[in-house]
Amino acid sequence: MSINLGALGWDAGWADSFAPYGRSGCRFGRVGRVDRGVYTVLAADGTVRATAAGRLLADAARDLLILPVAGDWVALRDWPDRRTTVEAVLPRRTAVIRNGAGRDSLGQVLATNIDTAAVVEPLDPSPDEGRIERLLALAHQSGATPILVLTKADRVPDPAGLADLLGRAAPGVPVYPVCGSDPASLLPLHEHLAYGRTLGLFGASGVGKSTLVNTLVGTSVLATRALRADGKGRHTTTYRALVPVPDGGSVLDTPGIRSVGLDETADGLDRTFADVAGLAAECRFADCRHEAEPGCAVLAAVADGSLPPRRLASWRKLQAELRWQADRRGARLAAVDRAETRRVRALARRRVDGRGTLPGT
Ligand SMILES: Nc1nc2c(ncn2[C@@H]2O[C@H](COP(=O)(O)OP(=O)(O)OP(=O)(O)O)[C@@H](O)[C@H]2O)c(=O)[nH]1
Ligand SMILES: [Zn+2]
Repeated sequence: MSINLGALGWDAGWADSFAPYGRSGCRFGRVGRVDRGVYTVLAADGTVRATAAGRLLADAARDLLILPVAGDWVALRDWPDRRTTVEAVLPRRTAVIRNGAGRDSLGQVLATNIDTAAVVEPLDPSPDEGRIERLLALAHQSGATPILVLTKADRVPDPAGLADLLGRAAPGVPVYPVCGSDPASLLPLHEHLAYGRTLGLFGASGVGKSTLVNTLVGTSVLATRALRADGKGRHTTTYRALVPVPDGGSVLDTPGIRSVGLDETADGLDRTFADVAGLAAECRFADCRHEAEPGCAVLAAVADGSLPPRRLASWRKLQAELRWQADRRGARLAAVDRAETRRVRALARRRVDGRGTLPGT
């Protein structure tokens, strides 16, 4: 079955970056899902299962973030023994990257090449503003356009009022209160699903992402399961899936996010807290910590009620987290570097036959 890759976003720009691989006999496709190192790739003549080429794996030893994820455009090579390998990942236009929380401080790429990053949070049970802020920071950092989708609007008496209130945690971000199972309520989302465009969904487990995908696509492509009796969502989605939407672009579902690390090198936090950042620019001292300094515009706004104290508190908390993460990452990278350098050198010595050599290298 042939697949319309234009609908999935293939354009002249991608064709340009693919050209050298095309000359060396590769074809192209977009990664739809990843299962333990097996990539399901949507290509012009149908889906194909592929594994990473040796060269790509060797490079990944240095930086795991370069391995293919759902949303990536890749160069594929078909071998005489009917295997297909992913030779290269075309340079990403956008990427949603979660920093490792907990033990591993290495990041994880959740999705790439999406045009719109939808943060999904339910209106019932009561939405978690802190979680919305964290996810929005990732969305802002990704390079895609962030939006906020509030599901389960059918379960609360005044969804529009609640959406307005939550919009305060999302300055400048369009907010869509929806009922995931009702196609009419999802019509406003279709502007993000035009031909060639990709809408990515990010949210905790059970917030209703799969239900959104099923309704947007019109058939049941992803398993949704009944909620547990305690009201918590079950962790049902174990893979990322890129799904074409009839007469439009595509939607990319991601697994339920349990914890969200932030990328300390990007400015997503500043954009998520545009209200706080804007005020901070007006503080008397450029290095104001907004704690007790005279002429602090942030504290003044809290005092006169124009900035909710909760906003300042979450901003402080995330700032502190970023500083801690940056320290820990510095120490960890130094250690990883030494080990990986040894490993990659050993690999390179064994791979002098040049199999998997890329065009132009
Ligand atoms: N009333 C109502 N229920 C919804 C809505 N959206 C989802 N649900 C229900 O919420 C539960 C979880 O929905 P899913 O779509 O499976 O959630 P998910 O975000 O995909 O969860 P994971 O697969 O764990 O990542 C299911 O029982 C859905 O039927 C909605 O808008 N209104
Ligand atoms: Zn200040």
